[in-house]
Amino acid sequence: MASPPAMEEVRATSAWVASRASHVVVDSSGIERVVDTIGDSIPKVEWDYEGIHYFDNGPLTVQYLFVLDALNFCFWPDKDLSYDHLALGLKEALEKDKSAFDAGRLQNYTGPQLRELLKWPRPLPLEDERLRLLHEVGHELERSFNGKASNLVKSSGKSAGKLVALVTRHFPGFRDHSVYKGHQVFLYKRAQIFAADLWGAFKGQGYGEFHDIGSITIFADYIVPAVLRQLGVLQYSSALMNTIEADNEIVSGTEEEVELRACSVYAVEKMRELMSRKLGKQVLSVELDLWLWSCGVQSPSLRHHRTLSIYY
Ligand SMILES: Nc1nc2c(c(CN[C@H]3C=C[C@H](O)[C@@H]3O)cn2[C@@H]2O[C@H](COP(=O)(O)O)[C@@H](O)[C@H]2O)c(=O)[nH]1
Repeated sequence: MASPPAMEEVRATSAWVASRASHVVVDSSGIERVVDTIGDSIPKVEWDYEGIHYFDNGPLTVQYLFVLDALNFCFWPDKDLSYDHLALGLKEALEKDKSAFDAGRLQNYTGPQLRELLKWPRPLPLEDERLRLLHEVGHELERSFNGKASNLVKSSGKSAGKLVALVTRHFPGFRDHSVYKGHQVFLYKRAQIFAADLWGAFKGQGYGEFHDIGSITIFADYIVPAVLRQLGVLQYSSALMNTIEADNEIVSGTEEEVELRACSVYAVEKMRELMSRKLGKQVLSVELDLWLWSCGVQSPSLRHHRTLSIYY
């Protein structure tokens, strides 16, 4: 089945970058090795394997996941902060006050209030941007979806691709794209992870039912590229490797940064095709992502690239 346009954009533009990349190489023999080694047995990683997310099987869970994914980026500048703090902090805040994520409230949070909500003792990385995005979510939910992220999901007609398109059209903060060698490249990490989180949380039912969940790609963050490199699927130029090893920042929108992310998406799509051809097995990119990401976060010594970005 053809991918819906938003997802087709991600696949096509990632492939375009991979075919012209000079800092990152996708090693097809590395992909073959991984597929031969893991064969049929990709570890099935349970969504929320750490029990850190809010879940009540209803619309408030959708509101929670949308707020979570609006803020799901750039934890590394504070070495003690991680995604888990965000997920758990928002969960506890919502348990304490069920109206904490009402659209009107989202538009008015201040820095100190957000820190208090997350029980974080100092300014968050890119805190101003986090606030701006929170306000944007509240404002646009109120303007177009009667204040409810669940209405946004209902409007997508059980299509993950349509949901990604809707989210990126309505909420500029989710428009994860860059210009590479003069061409626009779309990766839509946080919009796609929102669809995947719904699918995982609701176990493919209700708000998590999508007939095209297979159209979603992986979520190009700073963990998955590092895992793919460790597996021998990606190779970096020595200059890029040195930058990463030295923990030097890679500026958002540079060729290096776009290649790291786009080549990761492309490599996993190739891995998926090979699994289908060699093993006759249809694996979802979401499943591959969860496996790769969980490998990465369980390996604290893994060095990843550092980019200040609101997208991941
Ligand atoms: N590709 C991919 N990237 C993901 C996630 C998730 C969270 N997914 C959870 C949701 C349900 C499941 O239970 C998953 O566990 C966060 N990230 C990204 O990682 C980085 C944070 O790293 P650190 O600083 O070490 O916490 C940051 O860029 C963040 O945006 C994922 O699933 N895939």
